This record gives sequence, structure tokens and C-alpha cells, in this order.
Amino acid sequence: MRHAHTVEQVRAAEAALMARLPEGTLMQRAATGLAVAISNFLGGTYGARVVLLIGSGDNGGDALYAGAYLARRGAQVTAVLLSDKPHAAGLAALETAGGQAIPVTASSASNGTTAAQSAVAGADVVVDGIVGIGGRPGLRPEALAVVQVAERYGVPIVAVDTPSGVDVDTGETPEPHVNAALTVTFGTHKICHLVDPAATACGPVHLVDIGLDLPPAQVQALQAADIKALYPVPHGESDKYSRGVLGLMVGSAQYPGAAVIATAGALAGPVGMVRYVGPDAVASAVREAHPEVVGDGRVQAWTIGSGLGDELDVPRIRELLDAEEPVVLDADGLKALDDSGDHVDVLITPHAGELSRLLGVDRATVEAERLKYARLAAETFDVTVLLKGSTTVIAGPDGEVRVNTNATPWLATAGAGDVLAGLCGALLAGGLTALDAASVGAYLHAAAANLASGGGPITAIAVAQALPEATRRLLS
Ligand SMILES: NC(=O)C1=CN([C@@H]2O[C@H](COP(=O)(O)OP(=O)(O)OC[C@H]3O[C@@H](n4cnc5c(N)ncnc54)[C@H](OP(=O)(O)O)[C@@H]3O)[C@@H](O)[C@H]2O)[C@@H](O)CC1
Ligand SMILES: Nc1ncnc2c1ncn2[C@@H]1O[C@H](COP(=O)(O)OP(=O)(O)O)[C@@H](O)[C@H]1O
Ligand SMILES: [K+]
Repeated sequence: MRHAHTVEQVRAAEAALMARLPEGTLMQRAATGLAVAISNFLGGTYGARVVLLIGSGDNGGDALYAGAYLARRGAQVTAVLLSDKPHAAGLAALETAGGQAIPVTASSASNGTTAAQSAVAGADVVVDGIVGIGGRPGLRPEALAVVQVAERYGVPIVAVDTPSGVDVDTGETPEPHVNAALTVTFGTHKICHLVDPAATACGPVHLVDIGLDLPPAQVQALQAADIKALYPVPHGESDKYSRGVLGLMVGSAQYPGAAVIATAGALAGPVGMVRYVGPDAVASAVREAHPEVVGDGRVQAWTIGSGLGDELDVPRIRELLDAEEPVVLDADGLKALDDSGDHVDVLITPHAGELSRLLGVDRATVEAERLKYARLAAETFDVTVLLKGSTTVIAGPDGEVRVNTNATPWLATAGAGDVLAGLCGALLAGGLTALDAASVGAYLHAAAANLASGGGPITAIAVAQALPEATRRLLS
């Protein structure tokens, strides 16, 4: 499991640890881990041209000490000082190790550019020590100007702790920010490392252990071992009923494919049987593709809504939402959701557009502030929310948040959401809670997509077909 803590939690843990350790120990741990990661990123340090962007806080201190380490191992290190109050001891360490420092405003011998811009343009790597967890979103003009030079010249940026300019506690990026090729963070992940759009700006994230003792995390990302432990595997005494039966109320004359695809997702999950409830013509199409599917009857969970179109029967759906069996509510079915009643065993699976309609805010706002709006919908409707997109954000009605970050963008293809709705329903019918069904569903859906894609285009059906192999690999 990956845990992401808030800045407040990190600061408290840091204060508790610092009180027990000699001054500067934590920064030395952080800087050493950072220097090793930069050295690995470069594939060696001797002769490498390293430029450090240094702000006024401890984030710059980490970068300066790491620069000193690299300079001692033969790198040519230049610190660009963005503030007139850089970390004094870090700067002294860099200069003692043979590195040099220049103010961002220093002029260059060549016309029109500053010395800082020339250094950045010719660097092998730029280290972003502008701000870390003490930063506000956005970059000040001098910082933005040098970051833009790195981008223009294709110089990779390694971010110290967080890419400067992102909102650390929400993953939002309302203002210009660094786009890193690697982020090296300390003690624990922060929310910006896991939640888009900031997560994308981090690139791969390398975590350096500095010994913090942390409270429970606000956001978690389940890993393969966690998913494996949750997956409902049948045992010797299992039969098709005890494994769980899923009812599907999906598809319509308008969208018969949604029924076929959601059924494929469901059958690739842990259920013993799938029942289809819908128009005869659609039921025939479903049985033609999946002869094992049966008709109406008792179920342990429902998937409702994918491709329902004109078949949307709001009173019937509300009855099922209020009944005992847990429900995945997807796509058109979301129109039946209201904010009354107890829906804790309901999992809704909107994309940003659908969530924006449910909450009455525009789509771009939901995309920019995913965590906030997934949490708000969970609280407003008393449901578990699985917000689809580049990172999938899963929010439970009690405030618990999980994210899934392992999907390929090739998964953004028509019908992929139907596969997920069928799969999550099967996981609910298999006995998982809404939060666990969403976590396992999102993880396996992405794993199947990665397997089917191999770096190229995929169809929704190909994702469903790859689910059994993705599951086998997980469980083996
Ligand atoms: N906590 C831990 O466990 C450990 C923490 N460690 C490290 O310390 C880092 C946190 O250091 P920190 O607290 O000194 O804050 P930091 O991020 O350097 O910013 C400071 C100043 O920047 C400024 N500023 C603000 N916004 C800005 C902007 N948009 N653009 C430009 N400037 C901006 C503002 O000052 P101002 O210029 O406004 O006076 C603010 O006060 C942490 O990320 C990690 O790297 C590790 O060494 C060890 C373990
Ligand atoms: N950029 C992206 N990277 C990874 N996964 C994505 C991205 N965009 C969308 N997805 C995933 O692709 C699927 C698309 O589902 P959805 O939008 O419901 O499509 P449809 O309604 O056509 O089935 C979701 O699982 C979503 O999380
Ligand atoms: K930074």
C-alpha cells in the first residue's frame, strides 16, 4: 500500500522526530537520498552538468546539500539562487565542495540571456529546489522563466519532494508548475504524488525513507499484494450461488453493445452466475455473445445503468437502490440517484462529465479538483464514488480515499467504462464492500488494459478478455 499524508501530518511527524535527533539529521538523510537518486537518474556523476534552482526554504537546503554530494563526486554543480535568503549552511556546503552559486538576475557574457538561463540551457539535469511542502501553488516570474528555459531545451527536471507550483495537499495545478522527469520525496508520499493533475507533473516518484513515524494516511493507493489479499477466490466448498450472482440492468435498443460489454466484464470477475434483465432483443445479443447468461431471479448485487438510454426506469432503479443488495450505478443510471436515503452499499462510477452533472459544477472544474468533488459526491449522496479518468479516485461516504494510478491512457476508449461497471458488480456480488470492490475493480481493469495494450490501441472487449489473465497473474 502506498500512503499519502497531508503537509500538516508530515510537519508534525518531522517535529516529533527532530526533537530526538541532532540538528540537521533529517535534511542530511533527505539530501543523501536525493543525491543518490539524481546520480542514478544521470547514470553517473563525473563531469555531469547539474543546475540547482534554489528557493528560500528547506527544499532548497535539500537541493544544496545534494549538490555538494554530487560536486564531491565530480559533477559540475551550479546553484541558481531565486531568493536572497537561500539555506545558508547548504550553500556553504556546496561552495566548499567546489560548486558555484549565481543569483538568478546575474547577467551573462552573451547578449540577451542571463547567466542562469545559459547554465540551465546547457545542463544535463535541473534540480527543482524552488519550493516543497511549504510552497503555495504557482511559480514566481523569475522561477517560471528558468523552468521554461529547461523545457525549451529539453533538460530533464528532478523535483525535490514535490514539483514546485503544484498544490501539495489536493493534487490541483491551478497555476504554472514544474513538470518533472522524476520526483524524489521524503518520509511518505504526499497527495500531489498520487492524484492528478499533479501526479502527472511528478513523473515517477522515488520515496526516500527518513524514519518518520506517521499517523494513518488520508489517501491510499493499493498495490498488487493488497489487491490480491482482497480478491474473493473460490474454495473447495464453493458453488455458483455461494460465489455470488450478479444482476445486470444495462444496455438498450439504442446501446445493445453496452450490455454485451458489461456482461463480458462481469463474467471475467469472481461471480458464479450472471443474470441479464432487459429488452428481449438485447438479451438475445447478450446470450449470443455469452451463452452462460441467465434471466431474472435472485441476485447478490446489481450493476445498473451502462447504456440504459431510453430504458431508464427511475422508480425501479430507486427501488433497487433502497433494497438490501449492493448496487453499482453507472452512466445513464446515475440520473436516478437522489440525495435521500441510505446508500452506503451503492457504488457510483461516473466520469468527470457525469459527476459534474450530478453536482451541478462544470466538467473542467471536476477534472481540476478530482479529490474535492469525489469526496463531495460521496458525502452528498452517501455512496462510494469511483471517479474515472487518468487517476481513478475512489471516495467512501466516511471520508476514506483511495486512488488507482496504474492505467494506460489507451484505456480511454468507448465501452471501457461498461467493462469496469460489470467487473465492480461481480466483485460486490462476490462479497466485497463498495470501497474494496471499487479498488480491486479499478486495479484489475487497468492491469488488463496494460496487458491488452502493450503500448498500442485496445478495444473495450479486448480489456474484458484480458481480465482473466490479469487476475491469474495477480493471484499466482
Ligand atoms: N518535513 C519534513 O519531514 C522534511 C522536510 N524537508 C524539506 O523541507 C521542505 C519544506 O521546507 P520549508 O518548510 O522551508 O518550505 P519550502 O517548501 O522550502 O518553501 C519555503 C518558502 O518558499 C516560499 N514560497 C512559497 N510559495 C512559493 C512559490 N510558489 N514560489 C516561490 N517561493 C515560494 C515562501 O517563502 P517567501 O519567499 O514567501 O518568504 C516559503 O516560506 C520539504 O519539502 C523538504 O524538501 C527535508 O529536508 C527533511 C524532512
Ligand atoms: N487518460 C487516461 N488514463 C488512464 N485511464 C483513463 C484515462 N482516461 C480514461 N481512462 C479510463 O478509461 C475508462 C473510460 O470509461 P468511460 O469514460 O466510462 O467510457 P465509456 O462510457 O465509453 O465506457 C475508465 O475506466 C477511465 O478511468
Ligand atoms: K521542489
